[in-house]
Formats: sequence, C-alpha cells, structure tokens
Amino acid sequence: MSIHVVAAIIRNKKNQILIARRREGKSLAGYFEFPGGKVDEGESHEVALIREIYEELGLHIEVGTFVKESEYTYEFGTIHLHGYDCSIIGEIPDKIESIDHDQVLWVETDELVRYRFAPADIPIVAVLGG
Ligand SMILES: Nc1nc2c([nH]c(=O)n2[C@H]2C[C@H](O)[C@@H](COP(=O)(O)OP(=O)(O)OP(=O)(O)O)O2)c(=O)[nH]1
Ligand SMILES: [Mg+2]
Repeated sequence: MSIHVVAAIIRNKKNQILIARRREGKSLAGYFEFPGGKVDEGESHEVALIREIYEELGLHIEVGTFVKESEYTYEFGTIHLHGYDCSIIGEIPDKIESIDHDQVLWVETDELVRYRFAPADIPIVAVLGG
C-alpha cells in the first residue's frame, strides 16, 4: 500500500525553516516533521498542502517548487513524502500554534540536524543542507 503525504518547507525572512513536533496521541508523537499531511483521494499535492497547512497551523500558503520525494517502508506499506517549497501569504508570524503539534519552531538550516525527525523527513533535511 502506498500512502502519499505532502510536506511544506516554509522559510521566514531570516531564512529559518518551519518545523513542528507531532503531539502526544498522534502517530510518531515526539518526532519533528515538516508540516503537512496525507493527500486525499483525487486531490492534487498543491491543494492537499494548502488544506493541511490551513487545518493544522491556520496559515494561508502558496505552493512553490517541488524539492524532494522520499520514501519509507513500514510493514503496512510505504509512505511517499513529497516536499515543496512554500511561502506564507501575508505577514509571517513569529509564534505559530498547531492543533497537531506541541512545538512549532523556526530553525536555522544548519541546526536542523539537532532535531529528531520522522524517518521520511530525514532525506528532506539532508537536501536542505541539514
Ligand atoms: N511526515 C511524515 N509522516 C509520516 C512518516 N511516517 C509515517 O507513517 N507518517 C504518517 C503519519 C501520518 O499518518 C501521516 C502524515 O499525515 P497527517 O499529518 O495528515 O497525519 P494524521 O495526523 O492525519 O494521521 P494519523 O496520525 O491519524 O495517522 O503520515 C514520516 O516519516 N514522516
Ligand atoms: Mg499533519
């Protein structure tokens, strides 16, 4: 079984990147990820990303360039994670709250490696230079 998940790589004006830690009660709780989520049946990656980021972070985004697809295989199937550069429409907030995460952080590229990422997100960290 293939599960398609989209991830947003969002930068602020200081070129920091937005990462979020999945909260208790969710799968992969305690792991950081690039925010995003599952693509619904028949949905485009762009529409899925815009929907997921609005649902979980309350932010309106524009989806830009495709960055990387990474795969991670579990017993139940393979997660295909599709990362895209995205930008926030309007003012970029310093503090961001999430319904799905207990930490939402802006981090420098070279600090990404300090965080424990979910497995499929790790190759995206690598291409970002982390
Ligand atoms: N970003 C990311 N997601 C992963 C990885 N491995 C893995 O199973 N996932 C799953 C967890 C979630 O089910 C899904 C991400 O989509 P989502 O953010 O919409 O998830 P969700 O909370 O609605 O899903 P769930 O916890 O109810 O299963 O992908 C991974 O390495 N990175
Ligand atoms: Mg999500």
